[in-house]
Formats: sequence, structure tokens, C-alpha cells
Amino acid sequence: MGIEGGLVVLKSKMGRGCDREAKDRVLKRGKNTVPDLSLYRFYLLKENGLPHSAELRSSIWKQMKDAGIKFIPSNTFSYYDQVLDTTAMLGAVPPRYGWNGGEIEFGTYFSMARGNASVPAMEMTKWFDTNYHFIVPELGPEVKFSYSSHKAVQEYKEAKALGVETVPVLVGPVSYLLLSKPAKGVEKSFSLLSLLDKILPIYKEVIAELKAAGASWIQFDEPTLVKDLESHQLQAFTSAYSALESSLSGLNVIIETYFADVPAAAFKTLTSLKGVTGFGFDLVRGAQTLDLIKGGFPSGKYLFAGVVDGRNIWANDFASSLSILGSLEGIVGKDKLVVSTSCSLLHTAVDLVNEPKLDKELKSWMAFAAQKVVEVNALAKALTGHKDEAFFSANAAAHASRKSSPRVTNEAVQKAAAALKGSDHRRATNVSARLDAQQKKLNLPILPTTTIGSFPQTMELRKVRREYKAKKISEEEYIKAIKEEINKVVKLQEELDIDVLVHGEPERNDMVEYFGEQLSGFAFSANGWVQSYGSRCVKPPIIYGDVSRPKPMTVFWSSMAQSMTARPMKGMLTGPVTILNWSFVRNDQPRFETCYQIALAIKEEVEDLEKAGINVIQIDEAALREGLPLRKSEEAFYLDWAVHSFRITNCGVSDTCQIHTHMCYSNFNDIIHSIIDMDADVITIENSRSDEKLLSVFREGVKYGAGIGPGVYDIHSPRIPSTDEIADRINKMLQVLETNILWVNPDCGLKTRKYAEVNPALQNMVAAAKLIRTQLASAK
Ligand SMILES: Nc1nc2c(c(=O)[nH]1)N[C@@H](CNc1ccc(C(=O)N[C@@H](CCC(=O)N[C@@H](CCC(=O)N[C@@H](CCC(=O)O)C(=O)O)C(=O)O)C(=O)O)cc1)CN2
Ligand code: MET
Ligand SMILES: [Zn+2]
Repeated sequence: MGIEGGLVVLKSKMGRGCDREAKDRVLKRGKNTVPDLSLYRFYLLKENGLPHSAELRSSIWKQMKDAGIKFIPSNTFSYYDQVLDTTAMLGAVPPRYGWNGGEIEFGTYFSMARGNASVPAMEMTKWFDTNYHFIVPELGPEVKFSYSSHKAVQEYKEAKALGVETVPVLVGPVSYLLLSKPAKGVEKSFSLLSLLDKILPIYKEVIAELKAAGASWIQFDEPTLVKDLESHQLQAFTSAYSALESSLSGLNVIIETYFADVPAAAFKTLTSLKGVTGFGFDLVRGAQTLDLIKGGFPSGKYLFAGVVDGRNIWANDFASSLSILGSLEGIVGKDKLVVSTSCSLLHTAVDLVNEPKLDKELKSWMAFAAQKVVEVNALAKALTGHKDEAFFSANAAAHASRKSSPRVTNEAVQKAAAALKGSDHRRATNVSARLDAQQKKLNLPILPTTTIGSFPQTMELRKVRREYKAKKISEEEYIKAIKEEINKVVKLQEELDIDVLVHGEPERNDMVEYFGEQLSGFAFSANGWVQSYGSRCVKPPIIYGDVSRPKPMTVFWSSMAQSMTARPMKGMLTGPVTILNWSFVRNDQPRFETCYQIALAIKEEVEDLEKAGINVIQIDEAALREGLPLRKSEEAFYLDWAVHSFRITNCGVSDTCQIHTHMCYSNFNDIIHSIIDMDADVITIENSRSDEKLLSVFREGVKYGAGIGPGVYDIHSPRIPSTDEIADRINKMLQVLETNILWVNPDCGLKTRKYAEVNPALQNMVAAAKLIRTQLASAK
């Protein structure tokens, strides 16, 4: 088998969460805008019909086949995420979902993912350093594993029936366990890896069934190998694959890693695994891997060289890739080198063909998933002497034009950003003095209530934005409609008796995209959807040049909202680190430089809001934790510039201006000191869907003197929390946090919820806050 064709490791998601509601949302989206897939889902929409999951899959397989891809992955489709699919495969359903065995059906699957009327959802967390999420398996010594989802085999057979031979992809057994957590009640010291012996028999059943169905290759994703693992964790890989070796005989086996380079020790473990035919590496994010490979790669093994960036939208630099591939060829041999994407194409946009509004020059600099597949094939062909000269010279020309384009450079911005490095930016007064000054002005009760910013995004709202964008309604009509919505949200919050209000963000499609659309140096796609979780997708803006703010972005709406109420109205901004981490960023300068540029733009906005009389300004840094490098040695540098960027945005406001920030979805405990160092006056932070892990850091004695609102209920689930439940949570918080710094708020924004859920939930939240205020007052 030669390299012509190559393999693309393409774990594209081909379907979206499909309980009824999500299905309806899919149906309503127009052609080209169904955001659940990474690849080509729009080809699959029938004229008036549903994007049927089987059709979605078949279209993607066919597309890859047509592009010349030789090893086409299957079992990459998911109704939620691939880790939850593995949980289903292993039958590891937590008992509270009342599953009684048998093939896992939608009801159980979506109850785990999203909760149901009586049981909350399982924890959801970030997939490595991406904006994608997965449902965290809950395991313990009592779990009885059983083969309960035959999806991997079904998809393999489905492709085969269509005449497409595929490589079934499974989440590797070790990564699965390393991404799990001990179930409630299970000792913290319980070793999840001790479950290997129990899950491997299920993997063996799957492997046997795949073999029987005719598979000749199989891929295990073991991305945890790129993290700093301990030696017993590395040992687990050796044990697991030794145990699988005899089952795997007769199959070609790929172990795939991605998102960073593999540390030297892990590289050694990985390349020594028994029964493995090939190893996959991310050569875009992994600066070291190349040296490791040069230092010793097992002879006779395949190397899947991830040279085409699966996490960005830039056209591959063919010249540079060819030189890397050329050097690898010398090491592993011509017939053992496979050209690949760096990771799943799930994390990039779908197809440039759907972007008629991006100008030609910008487009020539880019490659979305559909183009990346073609790039993979072109590189593989070039290696075998079938170089498409025209394609290669167009690629070189595009790179040259990007390098020298005046559109990319704004000297004033570069100068201002360069001046920030190495300096410090802090507010002059310390936080407790600031809080006192603010309280004089705001006069809030104890346990003040607030929300995170967005209110439900209704169909009508989306329609208004869409029609305005399409110039079907005038600016006047648009402003009128949004103003009415803001007024509705303000009145609702007053009725609910919330203390610090928000305007509800009805003018925003997305908290990052909205700012991207107004900043210079950004381009945005019309249809470049990327899945975030379940059926939720985002359209990351594209940063191609130096960033600046031509004019105020939020002042108009925020001052309008403030004028509707006597209560404090929060100005609502997205912070620089989050804009950076949730955009496709330029790859021609370090990330921190781009971040400082965005920080300067947001700083101007913060100061304009203050001038306009907004006294409380929230600067969301939802993605700060997610951007944390996967390797410890790189953390300090990142946290330094990320926290610095945040402080730059608000170091210029007066003491009485209260700066809030918000973070969601992550483990903060390991970066709590950086969070404190952000020096915000108030932080609202996700808490309820991760077992209140956040609180343990305060239990362990970390001092926190600024305002803090750990979320009192999960907003990602349609479930309505009761007053008692919320009051309980507040009481738990009061055990570790001072009464005078605690805020009461949901975990995150409410945009994905319906009013029928939001109204009672907030009502209960305010009732709970009042209940505890009364209790505290009478206890005095
Ligand atoms: N960038 C980002 N990342 C994030 C979050 C976030 O808010 N933003 N939150 C966390 C969780 N992730 C989330 C990701 C997406 C959504 C979300 O609600 N996405 C919306 C799309 C958002 C959007 O931009 N919508 C456009 C319209 C999109 C569209 O498809 N329009 C259709 C019609 C759609 C319809 O009628 O439903 C059309 O024009 O034809 C708008 O509102 O203006 C969705 O999937 O439904 C929520 C949370 C973590 N990461
Ligand atoms: N202000 C934003 C909102 O409420 C923050 C969301 S964090 C993903 O939607
Ligand atoms: Zn959030």
C-alpha cells in the first residue's frame, strides 16, 4: 500500500443531538446552515426534508472517497459526543437513569446527555483545549459493563454496504478511563484505571464483531497521551494493548494522538505498544514530535503524519508540509508514510464553497474541511511524484500574498500592543476598598441576585436578526424590535426582583461572533459552523489581521437598557482571551500578540461604557480556562499573558465602576490564583454541573475577597430547579464563603433555554436568595 491517497483522520460529527426538540431545530435551519456537522451536511438536506443521519454519513464517506482519501474513518458520527457513545458501548449508564440493560436507546442516551424531568444530566466538560464538549463518564467498582451499543459495527457495515471501506474509530480504553471521574460515593482514591480489566472484554467483543464484518483497519484515539501522564498511567497503555493484542491480530491498528506533541516518555511507551501497525501525531501543534520521530521510530510501522491543521481554517503551507513529509519519508520509508489532518475536522468549518461573501483574496488564504481533504490528497500525491503543479503554485502564491498584504498590518496597533509586553496593568485601589466604594453607589442587598447576560433566543428574535441582515427590514424596524425585547427582559427582571439586571443580549447571534463582526482585522463566515456541544454550534470569527475597534460596539444598547430601569444594568462584553480562544486565529504571529490587540479594543469599549454611565460592566472570560495549554510546562506563560490581557481591559475605570467577569465549564481549582490575579470585583462562575468542585478549593483554604457567584443551577438542562434545592446550594456556599461576597446567579447565560423554563427557575432562584437573607437576618 503506497501513500498515494493518504489517510485523513477525519472524525467529523455527522449528526446532532436528536431528541425531538433538537431535531426540530435541525429541520428549521436552511440549506447550508445546519451547524451540527463538520463536513458537508448541507449536501444531505433533501429539498424539503430532514438531514437523515444515514444520509449525512453516506455523503461524508462519499465526499472523502471522491477526494481520493484512502483510509476513511467511520463511527465518527455522534448524536452527542464520542465519549458518551463509548459509555453507551460499555453499558456504563449510571443507575439513576433507570436503564435495565439491552441496546441503549435514545431515551437513556439523551437523559445522560441532557437530563430529564426527574434526573439531572451527567457532567459535561471541555474536550481538551477545544470548544467542543463531552459527557464525563461516572465510574466505580460497582459498574457492570456490558456491550450495549453496536454503533461502531453498524456504521462500519453501513459504509461497507455503500461500497466504502472504512477505518472504524473507537475512543481508546485508556483515554476513556483517564477522561472519566469516580461516581458519587466512590472513594476519591479509587483508581479508575483499575477498571481496565473490566472494559477490555467489551472492547474485545467490539473488535471481534468488526473483524467478522470484514474490517481490516481499526483506529483507537488515545489523545490523553499528549498530556503529562504519570508512569503508572503510561503503564496502563502498555497493559491495555498487550491485553488486546491477540484479539487485534489480523487487524491493522492505528493509535492516534492529537492537539499537542507527545512527551518523550509517552512517545516511548506509545511506539513500543504491542500489536500496533501505525501511530498518528499532530504535527501542527506538536513542535517536538518531529525530533522524537527522528530520534527513533519503530521500523516497519506506519506513521500518520498530521500536517494539515484540523483546528484552523488556513490553507496548508504546501512547501513547508512537503519538506516535513520528505524528511519523515527518509525515516519511516516511502510505503509507511500516510498524510493526514492533525486531528478531527470536527473543529474546523465545513466548506469554503458556501462562503460567497468572503472576498477572493481572503478565500485564497483559507481551507475549510472540504478543502483540507483535498490538500491531504494533493500532498500525498506530490510525494509519489504526481504533483499537481498548478495547485502547488496557486498555494505558494496565496501564501506570498498573505504575507505581504497590507490588509493584515496596522502599524499603530502593532506598536500599541508591543508596548504592553513586560509592563503591568492594575487598578490603583485594592479590591476590598473598591467593593466598598461600589456598594455606596449600588446599595445592593446581601446575596445580590443577577444573571449571566443572555435571555432566551427565541425564533422571532433570530428571525428579526436574519431579516435585518438580509436587508428585509429597515434599521429602524430592527432597533424597534430589539428595543421591545430589551424592555421585556428588563421588566421581567424587575418583576422577578433581580438586583443587578442585564439587557438579555438579543442583538447578538453569539457572544464572540458579535464582537468579531464589529472589529477590524476580523472576517466572518456565513456558514462556517463548528459543533460545540450536543446540537449547539458556533461560527468562530476569523482573525486575519491586526485588530482594532472602529467604533463603540455595545454602548448604544447598554445605555438604552440602563435608561429603562433604576436598577443597575450590567454592560456586557466578551473578554480578549475568550474572543481569541473562540475564533480561528492567525497563525502568522503568536497568540498572545493577537490577544493584546483585542485587549486594547475591549479596553476602549469598557471606557466608553463607563463614560455612558454604566456602573457595572461584565467582561466574560468564559474560555480562559479552556485555553490553558495541555502541558504544565506551558501553563505559566499562557496564564501570564491571558490574565494580563484581561486586566488591560479594565485597569482604566474608576473605583466605583464594578467589573464583573464570568467563566463557565471547567476545573478552576488549578488556576484559582490566576483567577484571583485577574482582580475582577465580582466573578460569576459555573459550579452546579460539576458537583460543586469549585467550592472545594475554598474549603481547602484559598482566600477569596472579591465578589463571587458560583452558579446555583445548571442552565444547560431544561430541568427547573426548586427553591429548596437552590437554597441548599447557597447554604453549602456559605459554609466556605463569606456572606458579604456571595452572589446568587445561574451557572451561565440563558440563551439556550425557553421562557417556560427561565421564568420559574429564576423565580425560585430569587425566592431562595430571599429565604436565606431572612434566615441570616433572624440568626443575627
Ligand atoms: N462561541 C461560543 N462558544 C461557546 C459558548 C458560546 O456562547 N459561544 N457557550 C458555551 C457552550 N456552547 C454553546 C454553543 C452554541 C450555543 C448556541 O446557542 N448556538 C446556536 C447558534 C448561535 C447563532 O449564532 N445563531 C444565529 C442564527 C443561526 C442560524 O442557524 N440561523 C438559521 C435559522 C435558525 C433558527 O431559526 O433556529 C438561518 O439563518 O437559517 C443567530 O442566533 O442569529 C445554535 O446552535 O442554535 C450555545 C452554547 C461554550 N462555548
Ligand atoms: N454573557 C454570556 C451569556 O450570558 C456569557 C456566556 S458564557 C458561555 O450568554
Ligand atoms: Zn458561561
